Amino acid sequence: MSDADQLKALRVRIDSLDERILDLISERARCAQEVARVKTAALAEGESAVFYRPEREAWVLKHIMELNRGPLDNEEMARLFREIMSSCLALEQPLRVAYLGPEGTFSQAAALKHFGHAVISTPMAAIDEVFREVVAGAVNFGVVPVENSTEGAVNHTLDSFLEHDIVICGEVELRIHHHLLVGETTKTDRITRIYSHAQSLAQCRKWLDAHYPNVERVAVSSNADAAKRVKSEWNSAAIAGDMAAQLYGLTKLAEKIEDRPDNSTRFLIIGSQEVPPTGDDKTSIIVSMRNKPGALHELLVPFHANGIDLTRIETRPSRSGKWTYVFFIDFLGHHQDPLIKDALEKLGQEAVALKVLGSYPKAVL
Ligand SMILES: O=C(O)C(=O)C[C@]1(C(=O)O)C=C[C@@H](O)C=C1
Repeated sequence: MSDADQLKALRVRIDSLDERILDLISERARCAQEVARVKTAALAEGESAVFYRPEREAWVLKHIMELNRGPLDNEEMARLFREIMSSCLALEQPLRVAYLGPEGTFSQAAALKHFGHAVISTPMAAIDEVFREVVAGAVNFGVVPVENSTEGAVNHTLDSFLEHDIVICGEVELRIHHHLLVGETTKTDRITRIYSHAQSLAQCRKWLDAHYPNVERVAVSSNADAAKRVKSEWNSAAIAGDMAAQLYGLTKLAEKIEDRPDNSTRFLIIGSQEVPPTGDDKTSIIVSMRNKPGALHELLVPFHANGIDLTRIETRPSRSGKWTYVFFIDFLGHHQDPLIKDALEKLGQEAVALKVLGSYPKAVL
């Protein structure tokens, strides 16, 4: 058979496979519509249906990854199923998700990675506004950055948890690649100013010291804002990611300029709905202890005694008194697990205040 004939035959096979995939996706979407009908029918008076089920979504994605035999790798396959589920859920209920804007930020990329592209995503001007939109019920969920592997905690987010009654229902981790971006009119040999968010400038500090030691670094409210500015300035550049580069039509003068190649940011999904256990969960709590010697030790004892794996501990000044602190703690497991329940009860007896912010499935993708 000639190459042209082989190609033709393969394309006929692909066409027929696509038709089967189309039928199967449509059948799956009809199933999701049925699920919505069942969920709505089972409601008691005054109850509202819970369409988005993060614990079920985590299970579906893991199941697909376990079954996958290639040639597409697990992440790629899960990404495709992520989008199919996102579209199926949109048939049940179009989700509204607020993120730290403007458009093109890493927070938006995190929101789309977690929920897929079938959600209605709305940019907010500040982290606190994302919290307020969720609390007010104007959106179903919010996506906020909480820690970066190079720069540490995002304090605005931690402080917002002290002010709002909110539930953490998920996490998503995003590999952060920064690029040096310029506009069409930029004179690349005459750059006098580089805009970016303070965290991103910090994440590229060594690269900037080596390549642009004498150029002014200007911190702005977001990377997307930085990208927007350079469009109209011939002597400036921005540090931002792929989404912002695409959105504002900028060119990459240098790619992946972050000092650490494993630079990633963890985001939290905030909402109002408690998530049932999946068997592979994380829990986040806030605790404040009495200001006395050994307080930190007392805090850690119940976790150690019950063999609970702490994944993060951060300290922030409390809002209630000078030199008093609250601890943000993440650990593996769900707050309904008996050993965790027991540890939290013991901790509650020692603490001034203890609040479970939420238990949620560990990030799958
Ligand atoms: O299983 C459910 O509860 C569904 O609503 C179906 C489905 C899916 O498409 O698989 C859709 C949305 C939920 O977030 C989880 C799963």
